[in-house]
Amino acid sequence: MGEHLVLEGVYAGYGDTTILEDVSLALPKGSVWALLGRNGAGKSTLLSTILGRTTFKAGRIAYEDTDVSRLPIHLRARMGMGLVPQEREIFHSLSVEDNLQVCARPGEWNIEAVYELFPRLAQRRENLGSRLSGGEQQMLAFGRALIGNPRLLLLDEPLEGLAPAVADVLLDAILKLKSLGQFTIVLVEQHATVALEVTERAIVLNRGRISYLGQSADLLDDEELLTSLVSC
Ligand SMILES: Nc1ncnc2c1ncn2[C@@H]1O[C@H](COP(=O)(O)OP(=O)(O)OP(=O)(O)O)[C@@H](O)[C@H]1O
Repeated sequence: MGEHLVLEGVYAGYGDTTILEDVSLALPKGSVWALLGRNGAGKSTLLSTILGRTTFKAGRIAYEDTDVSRLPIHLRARMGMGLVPQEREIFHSLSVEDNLQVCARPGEWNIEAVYELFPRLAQRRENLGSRLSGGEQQMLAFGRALIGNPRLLLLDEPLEGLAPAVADVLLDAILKLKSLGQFTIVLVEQHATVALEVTERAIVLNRGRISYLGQSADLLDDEELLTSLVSC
């Protein structure tokens, strides 16, 4: 299995501020990762850095064997990087269907495939983004990422603030996508045990540096270690 995404000694942040320090990772194709850490540890910054949304300072990011360290955001998206953003970033004045259409890129993930994964969105296809519940907005954010036909899927706290029943719908979707094996997935999640249960491997960040890199199951089995890494 080849490496899909490789970070070597990456330093990145915002303007003059450096947040990520010496981050090195190798994500094989089709691997599914939990990205954990306390508030402010740098999880969103790491996703943003992979996507080209931060100030890149040093190191190297290789995606599908191409050095993308200094490539603009839109070109990385075109190369198959997709994000489900924490802020959802849907268009409130567009319908569900139009929200999806504007993100579509050729590939097997078309409108019908998204509706099959989230039947709720099919029922709401004519509704404006502003008229959706929080859970429906999250499904739409997910659908917008998928319809771009990414090969790398970055999920930034997709379960945040959702009622348990809705969070389960999203979790089921993540498990379905995992079982397809066609995506490399990185899941940022505040609830460490949930994230570890649905992933194979885990990265923990502490103040912008990697403090754990290994199997999700190993971390799940070691409560003391997990607590020391992610509890406040
Ligand atoms: N746009 C920004 N400009 C400047 N600093 C930022 C920006 N976004 C985040 N930061 C800072 O970067 C650090 C890491 O934040 P980040 O959002 O990556 O952490 P996180 O692990 O995702 O936290 P959370 O779980 O709270 O979302 C924090 O100190 C934060 O204040």
